[in-house]
Amino acid sequence: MQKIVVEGGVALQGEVQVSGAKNAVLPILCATLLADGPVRIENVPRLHDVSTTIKLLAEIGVGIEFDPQDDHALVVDPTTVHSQVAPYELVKTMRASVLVLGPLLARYGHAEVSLPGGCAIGSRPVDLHIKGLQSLGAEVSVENGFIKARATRLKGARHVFEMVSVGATENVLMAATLAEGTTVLENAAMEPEIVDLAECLRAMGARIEGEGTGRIVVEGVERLHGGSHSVVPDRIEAGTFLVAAAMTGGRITARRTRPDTMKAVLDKLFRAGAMLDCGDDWITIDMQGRRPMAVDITTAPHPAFPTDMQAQFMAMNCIADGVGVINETIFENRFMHVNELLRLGADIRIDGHMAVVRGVERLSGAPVMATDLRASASLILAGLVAEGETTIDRIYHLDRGYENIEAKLSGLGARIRRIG
Ligand SMILES: CC(=O)N[C@H]1[C@@H](OP(=O)(O)OP(=O)(O)OC[C@H]2O[C@@H](n3ccc(=O)[nH]c3=O)[C@H](O)[C@@H]2O)O[C@H](CO)[C@@H](O)[C@@H]1O
Ligand SMILES: C=C(OP(=O)(O)O)C(=O)O
Repeated sequence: MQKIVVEGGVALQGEVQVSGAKNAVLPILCATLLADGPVRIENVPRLHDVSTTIKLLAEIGVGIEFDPQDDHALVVDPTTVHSQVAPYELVKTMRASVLVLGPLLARYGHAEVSLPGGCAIGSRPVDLHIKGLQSLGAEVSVENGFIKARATRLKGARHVFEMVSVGATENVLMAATLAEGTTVLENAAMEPEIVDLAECLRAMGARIEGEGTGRIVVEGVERLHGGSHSVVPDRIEAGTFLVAAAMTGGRITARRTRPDTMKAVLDKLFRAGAMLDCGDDWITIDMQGRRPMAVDITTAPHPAFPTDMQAQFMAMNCIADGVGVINETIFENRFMHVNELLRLGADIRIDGHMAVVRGVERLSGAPVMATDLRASASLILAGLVAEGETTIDRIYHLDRGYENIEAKLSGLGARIRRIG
């Protein structure tokens, strides 16, 4: 099995290109199922989760391949779909697979999608997805581990989400584009990835307003056509590189990024003592000669601090000056990185969904094990400042969501390599 080996102690310098967002491209690929012509998706990150989605779509009959002229562009032909069933083998490895439910139901009148189950970071229920589709008139049952949904044609309706859910907003938004009449989604998620999905759907002919606010209005149309869309830059990948620079006392510029989607993260980096300079699509962070100050973090839906950056900020607090309190409000079990950070010499105490991190002067390298995607990123970050060598096992988690992270960090001067 492959591992990543990091030798700590280099202050990162230089420029890094940010890839398209994993959490935008996955729903967008599912959305192509709604179209009755070819869709071109650009700025596609080369990730394991993208390969899994391609496999899932191909299995149900979608023609999908990378453009031979552009290895970050996918050409998708959804007109050859012959199955509306998403099997357990693919859904279990990637919870985003549940996002084919709304599009298949809206386009074909029925769909069967395996229940995703939980994962290392916590239980991942889908009741809010189901209730939203039921509001649009779908009959939904859960049998033999599958969500089975049916509707001759979905009907627009007002639906209030009981709590903010990114996935449920995406599933119901996609379904509503082909429903008869107007759908109003209240208490909708406001994440930049939802805005990106809405932009892609609009390029396919959907009529949507209000994305990026808590109230999204969709006028259903008879059909969606082909189109093209470029995926929004990954704010979590960009944030991970910025934290790497902050922790190592470096100075880097992240290019092809969108600072306007990262306000909560940039604000915390500023409070940690970073000097930041931003243009429309770049961010420079300068932390040369300084140690970060500890910051308190509470994760919550956008525009608050993203849960997907929690582990990385925990790593930063491990070596920061002072005590930082981290409050994880989205997932009940998203502290799996703590025990591994402790192995590197961190001082962290967990109390329910809170973690109290006392900054230490130095971490020391050790073998550690990645348990989930962002946990893996936090261990690389800790390895970048630890004395000696840190070897990170189970990095397949990392490959789900970071395109070639070791090459990008090497480009910034880090001593990092993949072995095995
Ligand atoms: C609001 C939020 O920060 N969502 C994060 C969540 O999105 P993801 O779409 O996976 O999860 P949701 O946004 O749906 O989950 C938010 C909360 O709602 C609960 N829930 C969700 C669906 C449902 O049907 N029933 C239910 O109770 C979840 O258990 C969770 O506590 O994980 C992704 C991967 O880490 C992140 O990119 C998203 O930012
Ligand atoms: C946990 C994540 O993804 P997923 O919802 O696909 O598990 C993530 O992006 O941090």
